Amino acid sequence: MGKREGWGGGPPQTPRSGGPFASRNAPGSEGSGEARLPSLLFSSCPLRRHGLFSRGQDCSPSHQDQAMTSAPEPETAEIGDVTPMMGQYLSLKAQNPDGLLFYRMGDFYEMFFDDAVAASRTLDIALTKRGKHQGADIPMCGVPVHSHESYLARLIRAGHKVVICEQIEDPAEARRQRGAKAVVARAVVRTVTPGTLTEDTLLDARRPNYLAALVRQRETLGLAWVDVSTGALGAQALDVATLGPALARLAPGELILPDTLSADPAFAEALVSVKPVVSPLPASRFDSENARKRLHEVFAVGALDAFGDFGRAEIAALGAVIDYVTLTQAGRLPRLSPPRRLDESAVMAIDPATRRNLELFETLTGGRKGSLLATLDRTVTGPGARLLAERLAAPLTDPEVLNQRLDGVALFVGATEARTELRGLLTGCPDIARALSRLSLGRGGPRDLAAVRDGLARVPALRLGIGALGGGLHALPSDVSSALAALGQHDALVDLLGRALADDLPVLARDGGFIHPGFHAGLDEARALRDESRRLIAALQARYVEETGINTLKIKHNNVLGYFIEVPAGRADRLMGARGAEGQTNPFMHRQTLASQVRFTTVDLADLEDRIRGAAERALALEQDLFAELRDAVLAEAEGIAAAADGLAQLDVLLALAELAETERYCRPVLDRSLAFSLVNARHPVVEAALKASGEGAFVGNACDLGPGQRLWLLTGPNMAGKSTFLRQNALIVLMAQMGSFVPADQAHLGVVDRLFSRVGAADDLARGRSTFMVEMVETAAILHQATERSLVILDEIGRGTATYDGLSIAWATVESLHDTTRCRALFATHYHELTVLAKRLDQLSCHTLRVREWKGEVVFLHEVGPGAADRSYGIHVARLAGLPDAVLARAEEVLATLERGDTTPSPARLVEDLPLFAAARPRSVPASAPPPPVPPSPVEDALRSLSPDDLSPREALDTLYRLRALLR
Ligand SMILES: Nc1ncnc2c1ncn2[C@@H]1O[C@H](COP(=O)(O)OP(=O)(O)OP(=O)(O)O)[C@@H](O)[C@H]1O
Repeated sequence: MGKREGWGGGPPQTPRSGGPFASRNAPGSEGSGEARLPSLLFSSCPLRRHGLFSRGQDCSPSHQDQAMTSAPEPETAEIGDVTPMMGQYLSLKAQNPDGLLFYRMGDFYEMFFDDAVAASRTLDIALTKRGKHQGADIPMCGVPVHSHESYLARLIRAGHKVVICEQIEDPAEARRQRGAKAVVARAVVRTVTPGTLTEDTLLDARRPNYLAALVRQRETLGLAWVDVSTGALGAQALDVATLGPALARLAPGELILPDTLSADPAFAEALVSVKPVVSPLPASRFDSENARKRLHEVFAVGALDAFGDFGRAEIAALGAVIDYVTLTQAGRLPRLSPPRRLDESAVMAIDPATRRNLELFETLTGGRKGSLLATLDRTVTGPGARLLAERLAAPLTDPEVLNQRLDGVALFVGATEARTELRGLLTGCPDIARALSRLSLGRGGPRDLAAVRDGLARVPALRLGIGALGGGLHALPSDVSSALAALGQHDALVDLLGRALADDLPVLARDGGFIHPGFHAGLDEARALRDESRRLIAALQARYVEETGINTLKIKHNNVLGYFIEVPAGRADRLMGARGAEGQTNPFMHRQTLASQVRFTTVDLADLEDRIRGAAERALALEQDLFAELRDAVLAEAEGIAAAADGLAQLDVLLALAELAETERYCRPVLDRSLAFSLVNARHPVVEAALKASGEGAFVGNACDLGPGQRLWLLTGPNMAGKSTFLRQNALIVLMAQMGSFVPADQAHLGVVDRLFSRVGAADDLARGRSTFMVEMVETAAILHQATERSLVILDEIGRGTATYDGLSIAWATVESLHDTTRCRALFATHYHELTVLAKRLDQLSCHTLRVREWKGEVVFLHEVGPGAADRSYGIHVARLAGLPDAVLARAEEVLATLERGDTTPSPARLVEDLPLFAAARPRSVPASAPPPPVPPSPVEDALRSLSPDDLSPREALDTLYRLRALLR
């Protein structure tokens, strides 16, 4: 493929430094024969804008299946007003209208027409015009094949799909068989979409990448997902209300769904967070009966019951993801694990807003650093990191399962030495699951075989290390023993791969050189012959130098001429006129004249070249066969290897959580089905880690008890005292406990939480046309509608985004509703100190405050939570810390003093008795933009104003001064 085939002349292309460049040929120029456009059906294809398709022709997605077959042979295509190659290009493009078509031409992937315009814009590469179609220039750009993955990554990240179209025959072979003007046969080998990636360069090693499908069957929704890079497959049934949390949990790279569903306004809200990754497809692709047949076929079973009790909607969704993968992988499927059914109630529901607000996977500013995951993650392998992320995304609700996980972590807490050793064994362990998936898709290379070898090779030592812990293998916690069992026995395969693979491995099997010398006698022989022939070339060169007397004579090689003899132009005459041995003709045959060199060949050189080529080709072919054998040996054990990959990931997670628990002094939580919520000396894991890292002092731990009698905590306290931190830490601790981790506290007893809601730190959502207050109200509404007695709700400063009395009223009513109707465990932080009087009436409401101390006019934040209510917010103090101008601060203090003295707020005690709220008090509210109310003059001011200094004698002035001092007292 190193050489481009079949295009006309033209000056050689000059590559732009280091980057891709537009190549010199449009598709019309490969071969010069004319062929008519194949009669494909097109409708709204971008190519139409270039006048390439006529009305009534269709390029709808239902034709995509055909795209996976090779384009029709140009010779057999209908004839029209386009060149054969253009016909081939347009045919392929018509069958794959939804992606940018990477059309392989020699060492480049070329793009044409609108694809070229879009790609050059995204990639910031040169857009050139080459060749004409129907009188107009054809826009074109290209990327080199050897470095195309980085361009692919950028296109995928920008939301494009890319259709890869390869040459599927040798150009020389094409010419030989069908004449000089033949068009090389090409076929689409794959469509690269965000949800179907397999290359390490395109994937995040530490996060899963799901393709999800959503289907509606009557009233039920089915959601299925597959990670093509590992073969993990799952499904669940749900309804519109739980769709948002389920999608937020998966965070799919791509979501396919019937076009009817994507256009249904009832789903708009639930789909909003995944909108950029949604791919609507024709509804016919989601048929449940076809899906059932497909699943039976793929898993070679007569019924799916063995895998779980899947409903019709789930089956349709599972069928749809498998169908889509087959389609994008040109008919191939990666190894897939049997589908796992997720029971909706088995995982804690966390809506997208809560995930965002709690900064679980990324901070509100979008970075990974500072997120909960980044703080907790001590895994040493990519698969371990992915499993940890999945556990955090889907905390469980079954205390039995969680206690098993915690037993597993507990085994390694305290066993510092053994843990360090085991983590050392796992460090650098290759990503077996992803390597296996690539191999099963026919996309793997020698390094993937080595990944399997090196990963599995660690198993015996791990087993030994864990067996040495505690009471031996039989006494291990069930999660550890099941992980060990999953590791399995792969000695024979490891041995085979160990003997077969060379030390330095190329990326592609195609390049050869990956089989260890001594592994295969035939290969060794072919290699020896190949290398020996190379020595013969050197000997031949030495002979010709001697025979001709030209010291500068060289035997060289290039892809066009093969081997040739090269001499400087000034010495070429000698070879032209050379005589052979007695009675023979001149052995040097002229091949090429360049400006300063002349090239020749000889019969001997041609013979030698044949031997070299023969040996090299034989060696390469043998290596390809051996690669296929080794790959088949791996795939024959695919299930066991996939299980081992899972086992390794599980051990990595358990060890990582133990490492975290021990180094950060976390405790094992007691988890049960009660409604307990009791934490002693609990900390915020992220803030604590940040304080530790910066050396800015220790985090102050706090207790929290939302057990019976004090289900709802009302938290007041000055600004900056730590209310939000306290609220969040309690939510994060629940999440950590229910993912199976120890928690940052000295003691923890938690009744499992079914849903977690947090309304903290919302920002406006301009994209959806919502103000900050609107976002706050939407989120609060969701909580009040959906929370159950088992839920945990944290609410921070509800109502602050509107006028004081509106805000206070909403906060008041929300507290009442959480207390009387929802009856969940909740933490409610507020600056409306008036709310604390509710404690008199609401028996489950308990008031707590964050303590501060005033010292020498300064406020010291103690960050301690204790019973009671705050009397002040110290807002002006915080404003001073923030650097507000002195004049503004002085004025603010003046206004505050007046407001406090003027008693503009109604008596809170009266409010409890006297609802509806504030009707009488409203007229006295102070509009934010109005001037402050007039301050009544003090007696000193009155006296000063009545003075006439010019009329006073020195003695009178002194007396007046004394009088004013007295007035002040
Ligand atoms: N328990 C604690 N120990 C040590 N530092 C803390 C603690 N809690 C909070 N802090 C520090 O105080 C800062 C302010 O905390 P936080 O934002 O929770 O205050 P707040 O009361 O919610 O403030 P506001 O009412 O102004 O929103 C945090 O950024 C953190 O650095």
